Amino acid sequence: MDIIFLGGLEIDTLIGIYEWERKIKQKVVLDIEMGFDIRPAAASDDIAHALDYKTVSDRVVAFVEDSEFFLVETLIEEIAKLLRSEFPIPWVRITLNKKGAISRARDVGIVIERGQR
Ligand SMILES: Nc1nc2c(c(=O)[nH]1)N=C([C@H](O)[C@@H](O)CO)CN2
Repeated sequence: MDIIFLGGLEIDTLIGIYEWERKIKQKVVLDIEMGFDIRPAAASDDIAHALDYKTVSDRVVAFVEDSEFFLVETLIEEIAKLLRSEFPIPWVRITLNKKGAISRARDVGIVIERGQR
């Protein structure tokens, strides 16, 4: 299976369990890998046969910007559900980095895989 990826997608959103976090927006950084057969697009040179990564990116950004989850677990699971229900991808791996959430750590977050590769 081929992979189409979006790396370092930065989005500001309301996320967190603490009272102060419910009053501000914080940055999350997403790395998204999506299984997709690129050969029909390569053979036709036609975007109609491709997984349009601009469309995917716009959809994820709009969803995350509007979301107000408490846990990163919920946010990442809902992104996976959205991607798998709205785009023809059999498998997705998502890394969600809530940079700065732990003051002594550079990175903190979750990696999930959903679907069959
Ligand atoms: N497993 C998780 N642990 C924690 C989360 C979370 O979403 N999942 N969130 C917080 C706080 O919101 C934190 O990000 C603030 O520093 C703590 N632990």
